[in-house]
Amino acid sequence: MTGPVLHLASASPRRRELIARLGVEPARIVPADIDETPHKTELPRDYAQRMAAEKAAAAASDTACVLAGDTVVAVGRRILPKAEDEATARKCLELLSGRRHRVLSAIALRAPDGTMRQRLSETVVKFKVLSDEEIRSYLASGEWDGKAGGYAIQGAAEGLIQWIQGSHSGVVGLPLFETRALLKAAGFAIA
Ligand SMILES: Cc1cn([C@H]2C[C@H](O)[C@@H](COP(=O)(O)OP(=O)(O)OP(=O)(O)O)O2)c(=O)[nH]c1=O
Repeated sequence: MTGPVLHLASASPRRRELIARLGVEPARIVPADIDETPHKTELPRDYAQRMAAEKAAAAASDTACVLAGDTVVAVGRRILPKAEDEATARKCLELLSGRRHRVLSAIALRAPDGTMRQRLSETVVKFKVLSDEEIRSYLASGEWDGKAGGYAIQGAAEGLIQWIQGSHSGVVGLPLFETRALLKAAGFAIA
């Protein structure tokens, strides 16, 4: 008997590396191109869950389960952007300096019959107070590019983070505890 087939609806190399740690190999990588504009007054957790579900739906398959994720950095009800330029990354870092924020990491698994299973991971991250020099040198690294909130915990930013409470893999983009549970519930063979 053959088990279910997995497609990963993501262009993120981090999500590919993280899923590999569960010993599950996606048969296909199918990046989903969706409109990522938050709705007016949409809460960060609702936005993350909607994005993950829309990515999974956009990559729907009649024969495979489709896994998608979405990672959002939030300060209170405010959703921080994915930093695509240095000015945006700087604004994010200035805002995150010395305070705690939340990282919402949503995953969605769409079965071939259209059933959608979802999970949400929430992590609190505390940055040290960042000096101008620390911000300058972090921006020069370019590591922030394409990252929600303008930082990457898996890189040099971890040296600026005092503590986290929650899921490290969730902050990087795919919460492995929740992902394993979803895949197991969908019949994937995971030890
Ligand atoms: C906070 C944080 C985010 N990120 C990344 C994870 C996500 O890739 C990205 C947030 O954008 P996402 O929209 O979640 O994902 P993506 O556009 O990179 O990939 P895809 O939609 O195709 O799956 O920020 C880190 O790598 N490290 C971090 O510390």
